[in-house]
Amino acid sequence: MELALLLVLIIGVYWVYQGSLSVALLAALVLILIRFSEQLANLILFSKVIELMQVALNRIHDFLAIQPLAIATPNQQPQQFDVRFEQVSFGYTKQSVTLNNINVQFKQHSLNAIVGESGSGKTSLIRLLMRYADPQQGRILIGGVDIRHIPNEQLNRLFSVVFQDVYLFDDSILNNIRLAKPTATEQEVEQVAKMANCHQFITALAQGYHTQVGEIGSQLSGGERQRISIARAILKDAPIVILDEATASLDSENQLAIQQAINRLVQHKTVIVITHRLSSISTADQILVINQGQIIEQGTHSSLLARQGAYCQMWQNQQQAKHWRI
Ligand SMILES: Nc1ncnc2c1ncn2[C@@H]1O[C@H](COP(=O)(O)OP(=O)(O)OP(=O)(O)O)[C@@H](O)[C@H]1O
Repeated sequence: MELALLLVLIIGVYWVYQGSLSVALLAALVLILIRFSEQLANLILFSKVIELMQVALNRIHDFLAIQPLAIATPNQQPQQFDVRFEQVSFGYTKQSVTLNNINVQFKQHSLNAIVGESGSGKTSLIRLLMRYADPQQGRILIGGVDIRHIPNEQLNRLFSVVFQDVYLFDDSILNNIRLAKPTATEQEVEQVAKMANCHQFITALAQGYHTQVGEIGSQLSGGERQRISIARAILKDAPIVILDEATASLDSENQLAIQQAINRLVQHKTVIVITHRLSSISTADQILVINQGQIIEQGTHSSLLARQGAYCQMWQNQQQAKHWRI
């Protein structure tokens, strides 16, 4: 727009100089241009906004077009909470193989860990268990019931999940914890917050439990958000607990507080932990080592060390890394 104004001025002055345009007409032209330039610029800008909105809308359309996974009949509800993968193979596309012939059992009330290189398929395994997608082959059972027979709402109730990146809604701390059980009283929320080691920092805030956490919990630190998500998980009291790199990016003080909170969360639950820090899972009942979508080793910490295979190598690497100094 500014360039157009400059051009009109240059050409206009030239024409005035030549005598083919009057000064008054040039002044009127420039005035009109200035008067409408802002509106025109806004219009151009707005068309860009519409383009962006179109991209977002297309994504929403794509999302809404996804068909919900069918619930097989008869509907069933598990009474036990052990988990079994039977010959499960899965790829995100027809060509890719993300998980290949997975056979494993996670016993009820046991602590299980999944380790392996980045991209080996650990998170995908968990996603299948929570039925974000169905495997192309094989089946997954909870308490002997194929998860395809469990209605979504009931299936969701079976899991408490703590991720490394915690999502909090732009609402009060109280409501963020209460999401797990909308009928919970303030006393119940306070009780689980104490168990998750977050009561102290919450009550230190001016508004206490009614503090608004801001968009995506931006008013709180990573460790504080994590503990709130653990409080939420404790309140949910689901029989299967999934921890996906829950303590990975925290300082040692926060790690201790979170470890204590996690210890309270996992009591009497079937627990599945995904981690890169092997020292945190040395007491696990079962450790799976996954490589390129396959279970390559399986056992307890001591049995895997004795095997002198991939797990032993990973363990030795991490022990050496402990002594690194910069
Ligand atoms: N939504 C997706 N669509 C397509 N491919 C995906 C998707 N999510 C993961 N993948 C691919 O599947 C493979 C396994 O990914 P997954 O996240 O399960 O690995 P991971 O072992 O959990 O890795 P990390 O330790 O880095 O979290 C990777 O090659 C990844 O690129």
